[in-house]
Amino acid sequence: MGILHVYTDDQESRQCFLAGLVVRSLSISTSNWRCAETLGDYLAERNIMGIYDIDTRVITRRLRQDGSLIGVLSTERTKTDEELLEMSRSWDIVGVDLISGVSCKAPHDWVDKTNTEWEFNSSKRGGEAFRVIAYDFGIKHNILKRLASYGCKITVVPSTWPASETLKMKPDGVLFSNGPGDPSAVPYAVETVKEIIGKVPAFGICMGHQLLGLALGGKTFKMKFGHHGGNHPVRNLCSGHVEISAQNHNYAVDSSSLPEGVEVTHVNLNDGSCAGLAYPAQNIMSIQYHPEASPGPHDSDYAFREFIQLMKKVKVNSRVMAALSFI
Ligand SMILES: NC(=O)CC[C@H](N)C(=O)O
Repeated sequence: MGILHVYTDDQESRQCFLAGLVVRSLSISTSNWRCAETLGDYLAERNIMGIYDIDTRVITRRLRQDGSLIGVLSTERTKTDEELLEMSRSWDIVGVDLISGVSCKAPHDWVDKTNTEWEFNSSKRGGEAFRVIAYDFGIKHNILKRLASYGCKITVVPSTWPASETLKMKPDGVLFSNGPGDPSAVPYAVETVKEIIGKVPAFGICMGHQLLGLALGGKTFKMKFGHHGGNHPVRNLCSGHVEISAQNHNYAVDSSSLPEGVEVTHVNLNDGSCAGLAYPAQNIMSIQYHPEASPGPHDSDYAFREFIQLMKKVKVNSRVMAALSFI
């Protein structure tokens, strides 16, 4: 295989969970100073299949017309079309728990911040450090780095970590992470979210946002071909600002299914779908896309600041309540 830039600093999970990679063209030269190895070597070391010289515009047009389809990559040239079709039918994304295969297996602390060289938000973040439990449904490292840069002390826990254990750890806030697949296929995770919300401030990102939507009594649905890319416009209905965001999801929360009191805070401007929620009565906030980007625009980084402010507000209020109870 030819050469394409791979930056190991940019890895977003402890291992590459890719099933296969399809690209239009593979660069024959390496020109970026951060390149550590070729794409071909990176995939080969991990036993991941890759294919290039594919007319990806044709695939895009087909998906635009028919919606998401399951594809098959095979090195066995003898397979008939019927056999390939059979292989594609044997796998489905709907109703399958994909998070248990990618979540970590044991709790661990996270300390890495965004590398100072890449830190774009230099405003002072002194003061109190908040303790955050981060549920790993397939968490991207940059979510953890952004939280650490905002001064959080973080423990990452597996997707099956009991809510009771999380509450015993007395966090200031809980983060429900991004993660692959159908949110309605992981009822155990929805139950965990239900047991936590209302007791501790919560922030959901992508899969975490969808699980919060379900836990609050809403419904999710599979979109025709989802949102994938680094340039999706979203309107923040609270500030009126439009942000350009990185998105990668196939499911969405149905805004009309949400109970009273749950607010849609962000809307995807391409199709009007729900891009963010808040339930102020329980100190919950969530967004359907990636405020951590990596790669992508940084417009939505303020969401981490808002989570810190939410934890701060709840902590100050509980101190005031505790002080008042002595009077
Ligand atoms: N990035 C994500 O967390 C993906 C969310 C969800 N599992 C979906 O595909 O819709």
